[in-house]
Amino acid sequence: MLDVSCKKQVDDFLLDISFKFNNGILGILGPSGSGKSLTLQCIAGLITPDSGHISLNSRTLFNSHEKINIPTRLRKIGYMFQNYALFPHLNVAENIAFGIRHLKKNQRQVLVNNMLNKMKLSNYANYYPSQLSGGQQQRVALARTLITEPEILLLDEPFSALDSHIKHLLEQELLEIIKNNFSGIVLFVTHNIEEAYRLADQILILSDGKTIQLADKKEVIYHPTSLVTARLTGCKNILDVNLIDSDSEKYVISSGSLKLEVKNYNNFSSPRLIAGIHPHNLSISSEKTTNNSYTCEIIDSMEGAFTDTLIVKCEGHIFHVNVMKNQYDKIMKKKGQTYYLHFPMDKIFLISESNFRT
Ligand SMILES: Nc1ncnc2c1ncn2[C@@H]1O[C@H](COP(=O)(O)OP(=O)(O)OP(=O)(O)O)[C@@H](O)[C@H]1O
Repeated sequence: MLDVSCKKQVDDFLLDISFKFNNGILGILGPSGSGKSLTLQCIAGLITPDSGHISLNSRTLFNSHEKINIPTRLRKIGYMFQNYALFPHLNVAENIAFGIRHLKKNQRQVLVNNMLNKMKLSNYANYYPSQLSGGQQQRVALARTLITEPEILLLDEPFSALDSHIKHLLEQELLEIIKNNFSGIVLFVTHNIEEAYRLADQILILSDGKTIQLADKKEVIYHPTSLVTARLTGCKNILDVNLIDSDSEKYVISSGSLKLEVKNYNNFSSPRLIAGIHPHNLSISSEKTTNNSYTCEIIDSMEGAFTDTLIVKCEGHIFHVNVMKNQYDKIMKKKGQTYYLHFPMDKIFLISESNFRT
């Protein structure tokens, strides 16, 4: 278990984070400058928080009250930097051996050979980093980290140095390597919700130095607790609404003439809320199907590689709706026909007034 609660002022920026994570892969998602790298640096001991505590598997790494600050090299932490930070003058085997240079030569050799094997790098032992592809460099960096037997892996934007066309393949490769060779906690920083969703078990949202939400990845996307999370997870359809009725099963919300029923997941009492729904959860057809179906006008469209987006106007509001290619073609052929926009009540999420700004 990783338990972090600390503050660090860096010039004008205040990092003020607090979260606990049990096990598995945690994706740290946040806008540029939100404190993602600083968070990893505090955990690794590369910077010292002003106050608070950090513990890993019941070992205190930092505690300002008790004046404990374990040095980085004793924290049992594996840190993989954004650009891998391999030593250019050392070959692959020497790079991997770096973290275990205190061991005897024959012991080192056994461990390095074993790691070269696991990472499918045996044929590259004598190569220098400049002679390797981005994916191979990543494996060397990971091998150099794993050989020290860390209890936690900290990966700072592991894919940012790679070409986009191989990113996807390498994500799966990295995931497999980690799952087969490492049983501790993994924290990885990303800007990209798709990447976080593919790799992580849970997602931590950071904004302006603060922890906003930590939950299962589906929960973060479909039940964001703040506007920041809704936007970071790619939700385009966000409305200010009034809560006009509620019971234990559902809410009724309105925005102008648009009145929608929403499944009651939380227990809101505030009359002003934000409602959101992801574009892929909206649908369009020529029939009214539920109380949450309203006529709409197609005002624009955007073609994508696999799905298309319709921009529709409904009761004075603009919504983005994702549709499959074949439906898009049918709808565009009969654009003038009356269409209904459907809002599934269990897919609409609500955010309370106190979290509008965060
Ligand atoms: N050594 C430093 N000295 C001064 N300010 C710093 C330092 N390191 C980080 N900062 C500031 O702290 C804030 C958070 O930085 P951090 O690198 O953690 O953000 P990030 O979320 O990782 O951003 P990005 O996604 O762009 O890498 C930024 O405003 C940054 O300018």
